[in-house]
Amino acid sequence: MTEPDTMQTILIIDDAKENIVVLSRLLKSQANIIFALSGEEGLKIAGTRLPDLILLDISMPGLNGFEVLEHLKQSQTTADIPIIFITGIPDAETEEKGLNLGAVDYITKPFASAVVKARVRHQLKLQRLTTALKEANTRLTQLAMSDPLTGAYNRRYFLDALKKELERVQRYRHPSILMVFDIDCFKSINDNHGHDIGDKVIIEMVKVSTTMLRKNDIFSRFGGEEFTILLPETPLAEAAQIANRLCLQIARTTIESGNKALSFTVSCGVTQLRDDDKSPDSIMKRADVALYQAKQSGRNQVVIADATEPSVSN
Ligand SMILES: Nc1nc2c(ncn2[C@@H]2O[C@H](COP(=O)(O)OP(=O)(O)OP(=O)(O)O)[C@@H](O)[C@H]2O)c(=O)[nH]1
Repeated sequence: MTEPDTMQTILIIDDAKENIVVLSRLLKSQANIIFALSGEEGLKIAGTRLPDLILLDISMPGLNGFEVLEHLKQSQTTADIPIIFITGIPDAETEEKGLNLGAVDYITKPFASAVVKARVRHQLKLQRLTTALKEANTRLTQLAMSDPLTGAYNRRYFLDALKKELERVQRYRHPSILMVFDIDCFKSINDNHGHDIGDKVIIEMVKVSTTMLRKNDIFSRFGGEEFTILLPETPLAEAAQIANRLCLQIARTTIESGNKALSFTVSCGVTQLRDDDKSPDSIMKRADVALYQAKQSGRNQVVIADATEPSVSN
């Protein structure tokens, strides 16, 4: 969140130094002032410094103010920076053109200092609110897709990713994998060590797993002590190795409970996404059946869906 007392930055683009000097003096108590003496230089500075507001002259050699504005609006990084034209051109047609191109205001010279200050203050305030709203929106999006305890993706995000990957598999016919992990006898960890230690086990499980995965793999906390991993473009044999390595690594992990080291294990069901899978549901069901078999066969192991035997026992 932007601190309310953080100074914002205004970029003045004007080929006349004296205009820059006058505006800088006028506005220096409201914001940090940076400037450019041509449209070309202004575009470069706007792209790197991302000012909160641009005061833009219209008549300049090289790129004129309208052209500068159009370039700024075309670039994703600068498109949302508010622009006020400050110009000696007083006619309504030019003002209308500037506003239609996307300027937020149009001030003609000679101007009354107090009016410029008020209009700039107004735009800076709006910009601060817009930035705060964007940040809140980003945060909300993150919250909507992640699990609050671990920060891992949540069930909703994962099912969406699985659905998209299934579409890709059916289109491009590459092998992709779903793994479902479940912490073994987690209820007794909670019962014997307390809920806080149970939470620590979950957090550690996520940490160990995510450090072992590749950038494109998607890890989620699917439910309480159940986790899912999507491995795009991965052959089944390789996925079996990854699942076994993960089980082994988790079994070697300990967390502190009182002054004792507590270890824990996971069971895992693995399945490949198929051409004839109608929805993520059928893939999840297959992986769940494999996971159930892993639990039934003694836990701390990986079962590949449709294979008759557990792949490797740790
Ligand atoms: N500490 C903690 N416990 C949770 C959380 N979410 C779910 N649980 C607990 O996880 C336990 C899951 O227990 P069960 O479904 O019986 O499974 P289990 O004991 O792991 O047994 P198996 O899966 O058969 O090995 C329940 O006691 C839940 O209360 C959580 O966020 N934190």
